[in-house]
Parts: sequence; structure tokens; C-alpha cells
Amino acid sequence: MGLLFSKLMSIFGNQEHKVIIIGLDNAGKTTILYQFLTKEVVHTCPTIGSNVEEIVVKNTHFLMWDLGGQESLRASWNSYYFNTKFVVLVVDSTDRERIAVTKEELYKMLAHEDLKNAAVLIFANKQDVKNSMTAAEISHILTLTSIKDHAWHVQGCCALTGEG
Ligand SMILES: Nc1nc2c(ncn2[C@@H]2O[C@H](COP(=O)(O)OP(=O)(O)OP(=O)(O)O)[C@@H](O)[C@H]2O)c(=O)[nH]1
Ligand SMILES: [Mg+2]
Repeated sequence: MGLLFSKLMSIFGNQEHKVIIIGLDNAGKTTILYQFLTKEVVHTCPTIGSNVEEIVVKNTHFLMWDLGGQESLRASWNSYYFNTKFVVLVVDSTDRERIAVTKEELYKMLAHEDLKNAAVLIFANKQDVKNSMTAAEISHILTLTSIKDHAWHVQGCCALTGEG
């Protein structure tokens, strides 16, 4: 029993989960990834392609793929979807003009076959900026409550301080 249990633990406990971080350019994806990893704000450049980092939390490995968000790069997001367990969608809460574009990208992504079992975490980033949209506001605009086929959660945050 004990042996079987520890064997099972070693199979499941050490599993590697694939996480992709997506969102429009300038949303703060790379800043969030490195804030999470190093607890520091790194100087970022627009990501061309992707950054990948491994994070280990209590024996569970998360392979975090941070994708570039520029318009020309969004078409290739779907090449990263295979085997993805978690999607982190980062929203620039100050960018009221492009929230509709984010919404379009979100629903396109949710419809993808490879992500049908993935859970979605939406970060309403840049909460430190005055007059930014709140997490509730973003949730409303993105009509998150209409999402029934994926687990989702929305969270306000500030990548510069690590808050949230
Ligand atoms: N005020 C504020 N600025 C932030 C925050 N998070 C990120 N930024 C800034 O936003 C800019 C873009 O951040 P990145 O992390 O490079 O954005 P990205 O989503 O990776 O962009 P792409 O790689 O082009 O897709 C940088 O100047 C960051 O310093 C935040 O919480 N608050
Ligand atoms: Mg980036």
C-alpha cells in the first residue's frame, strides 16, 4: 500500500503542468512572469516569440510559457495550446480602447479544441494606475459569467509590486 501510494505520488505529485501566459502586447505578461519567479521587476522588451521558465511549487512543476502579444504574433498562439492545463490571460486595465480586442482573443482561444480542458486565470493588471478598470469592470466587459465550459477566475494585480 505504502509503496503503491508513494509510487502514485511520484507519478502525480511530480507532474509537470503547462501554463501559457497570453494577452495583448504591453499588458505586462513578461513582467508578471519574472515578478513571480524572482519577486523583482525586470526591465522588459516586447516579447518576440516566447519566454519559457519552470516554476516548482510543492513538487509540482509548472512550465510557464510567456507569449508575445503583438498583433502579428497572436496568430501563432494556437501553436502553444497543445497539452496546456492553465491559461493566464493578462489584461492591461488601463487600456480601455483595446479591451474589445482582448475579448475577441479570449473567446477565440476558449473555442480552441486543445484548450477545452484548460482553466483560465484572468489578471486585471496595472491596478496601481489611477482610473484603471477594476477586476469587476473587466469581468463585466469580458462577460466572464457567460463562460460555462471552462473554470475561470479573475484577479486584480500589479506586476510592479507583486500585489494580487
Ligand atoms: N504601472 C504598471 N506598469 C506595468 C505593470 N505591469 C507591467 N507594466 C509595464 O508595462 C510595460 C509592458 O510590460 P511587459 O511585461 O513587457 O508586457 P508584455 O505583455 O510582456 O508585452 P509583449 O511581450 O509585447 O506581449 C512595461 O513597461 C512594464 O513595466 C503594472 O502592474 N503597473
Ligand atoms: Mg512580453
